[in-house]
Amino acid sequence: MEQLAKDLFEIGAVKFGTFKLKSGIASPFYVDLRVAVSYPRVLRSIAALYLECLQDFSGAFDVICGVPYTALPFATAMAVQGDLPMVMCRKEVKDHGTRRVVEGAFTQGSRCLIIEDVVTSGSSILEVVGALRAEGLKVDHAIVLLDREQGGCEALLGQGIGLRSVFRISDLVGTLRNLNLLEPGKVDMILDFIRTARAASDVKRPETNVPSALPVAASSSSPVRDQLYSIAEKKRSILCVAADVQSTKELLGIADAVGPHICVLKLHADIIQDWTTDTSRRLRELADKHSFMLFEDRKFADIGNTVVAQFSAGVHRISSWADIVNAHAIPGPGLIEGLRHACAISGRMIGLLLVAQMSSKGNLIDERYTATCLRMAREAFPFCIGFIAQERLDPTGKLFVMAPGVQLDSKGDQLGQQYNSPQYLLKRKGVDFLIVGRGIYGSEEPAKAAQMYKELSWSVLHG
Ligand SMILES: O=c1ccn([C@@H]2O[C@H](COP(=O)(O)O)[C@@H](O)[C@H]2O)c(=O)[nH]1
Repeated sequence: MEQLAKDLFEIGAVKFGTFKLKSGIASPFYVDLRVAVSYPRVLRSIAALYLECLQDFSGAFDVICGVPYTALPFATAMAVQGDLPMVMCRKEVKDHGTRRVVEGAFTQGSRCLIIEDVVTSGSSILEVVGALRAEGLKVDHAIVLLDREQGGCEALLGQGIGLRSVFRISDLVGTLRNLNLLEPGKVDMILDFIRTARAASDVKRPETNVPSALPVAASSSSPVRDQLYSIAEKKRSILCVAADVQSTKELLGIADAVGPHICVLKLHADIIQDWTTDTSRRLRELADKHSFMLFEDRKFADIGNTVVAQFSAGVHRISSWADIVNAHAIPGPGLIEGLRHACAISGRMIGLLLVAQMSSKGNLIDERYTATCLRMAREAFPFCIGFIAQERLDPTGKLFVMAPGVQLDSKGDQLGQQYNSPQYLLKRKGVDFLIVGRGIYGSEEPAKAAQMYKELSWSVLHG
């Protein structure tokens, strides 16, 4: 990606200065990827990066379609490089001949993945989606080379189209700054422009009836649950560290230090003061390096339509990097449906935990509420894979429990947190995974503390 960022800059596909846009607004950057067709090496790299993104959609589409005109050669290069069937959507329909809108081989119900070069408002993609759907093709996903981050992603999401981008403009600008191709002063100005433009974009989503992107298959297994158990088994760790720190540097530092000892890293992205897309990118790199999963402890608790946006949009774009998220059951099944929908169109496998019990003193959850959570979670399996709770809830163990409120050296804090020991929670309460926060990141040597909690909890369970 770094090389392509450099190439795009060098061939003038991305320019920085002052440019008057169609809307009359002065933009500090200008993107015109048409020039890439004159550089075969760049064209090949573009196709390769699209194809990399495409791996997440394997089996989820039958044909690809480039949005005319700039993305047409990109889609063609992908089709050739990746051996993929393609269709073409006409911009203008001829008044003679076959008058076909969609050219190429497809059948009613063929699943089509859209390829676009740049997205701003998402309107060009939606035009093509409309034409394809009218011809009987199913369209749920699009991949774009560059997202200008001006509301297009959210607008598409509102129409049931999940957008995956190779670059966001802020990533591209960050990469060029790291390569010393952009001065820091200019970078700040560009990022400011992006933020303002994003805030000004009129993002509207349908109030109800978000169309289902993928069929909700009744399944007896969950890939996210399977992955978690496979990591736990391999690393002999049922430990989740709660990294409740407030800067990217501390977060990445803790993740790297405790990484070898954990199966999950839990975070609250909204307490990280300097969160950017770079934070999630680097966090994912560490998750891959040490083989652990990322759990965003967002505790969604609103109506479905709102949680779709909280999950997929905003600064944190949780659905683009988290493996596990959690939610309160209080708003009802619409919340779970919204998250499941947003997860499906993100093209990523994400598991949901319901907060069925809490560790804090005086919390309002009672047995009836917890029992309702169990029923809702069963109905939502395999998207819902378990609970945040203090004891085993599903006797079959299919829906597992991650228990917070774990520390050896303390019984609680001044604000109502209550701690139990790993022995008590694992042996007496039958929980499956332990969440330890201050007991690890607040210790002098987090890596050593993590290793100790990991070994202790594993030996409690396995003798
Ligand atoms: O009932 C709950 C639900 C979530 N938490 C979260 O777990 C960690 C615990 O941190 P400690 O430092 O070990 O107290 C924290 O992120 C909470 O938000 C919880 O404690 N109880």
